[in-house]
Amino acid sequence: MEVVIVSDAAAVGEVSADAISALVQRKPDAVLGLATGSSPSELYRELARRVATDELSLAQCRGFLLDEYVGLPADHPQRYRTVIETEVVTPTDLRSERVQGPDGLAADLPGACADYERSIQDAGGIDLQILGVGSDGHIAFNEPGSSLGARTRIKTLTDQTRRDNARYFGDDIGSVPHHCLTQGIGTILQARHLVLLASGRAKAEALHQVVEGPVTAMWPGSALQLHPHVTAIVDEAAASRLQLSAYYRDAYRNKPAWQGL
Ligand SMILES: N[C@@H]1[C@@H](O)[C@H](O)[C@@H](COP(=O)(O)O)O[C@@H]1O
Repeated sequence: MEVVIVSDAAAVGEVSADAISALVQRKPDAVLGLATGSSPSELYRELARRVATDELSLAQCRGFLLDEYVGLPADHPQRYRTVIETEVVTPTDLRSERVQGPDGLAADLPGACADYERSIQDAGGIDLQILGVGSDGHIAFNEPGSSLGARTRIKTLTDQTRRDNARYFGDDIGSVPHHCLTQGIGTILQARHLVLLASGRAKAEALHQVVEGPVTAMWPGSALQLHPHVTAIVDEAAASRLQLSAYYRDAYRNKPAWQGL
């Protein structure tokens, strides 16, 4: 796994936007895996800036969400489909009809999960998957103890994740749904390039475990170590517990220009 340590969250946004810009230049109809949460906010802001200045166009791209809450009404501002609409579709030229997420309002939720897996395959798979990491090491909504081989399915959220996410629900944990649909780790590992974003000290322990700990379902993000092309783009605070940070810095500084992210 390549670890790129940058000064702050804004720099995380810039470097990850560079990875997307390079991909879209090579492949204008790239399939992007879109994450929600605070980790990709600066990235989405930077993508919007580049689209506004004609440095980038996402018009031919497709987007697939990582996960979705079960049961939030279609017009709920925290429904992940709505969040991506607000943070990515509206401020860029990515087209709404080219973005898909698992349907958390389906009458047949297991059927919706299977349909979603098929849609990703029909699109040719995900070229670049953006990921954040939860403070307990979850990726998407694959909570500790999740199967490392699972596909999109229904999961129960932990109290820790519901507490972490209550900030988006007026600090009322009672309003945070108990269930979600999430791409499984098996689904995520099929994307061609995984870009993990982390900023802030609250992510330092999770990042250390995910990048440098043993591969274990107790830190589900550690399964990324099994993927051949992962780039973790993290700020100084998130990197503060990494044991090999001197090596990561040196490797990035001396990286041949032709290598790209
Ligand atoms: N389902 C999302 C994840 O996709 C996200 O990566 C993670 C971290 O969130 P944040 O980036 O806000 O810290 O938790 C949420 O629960």
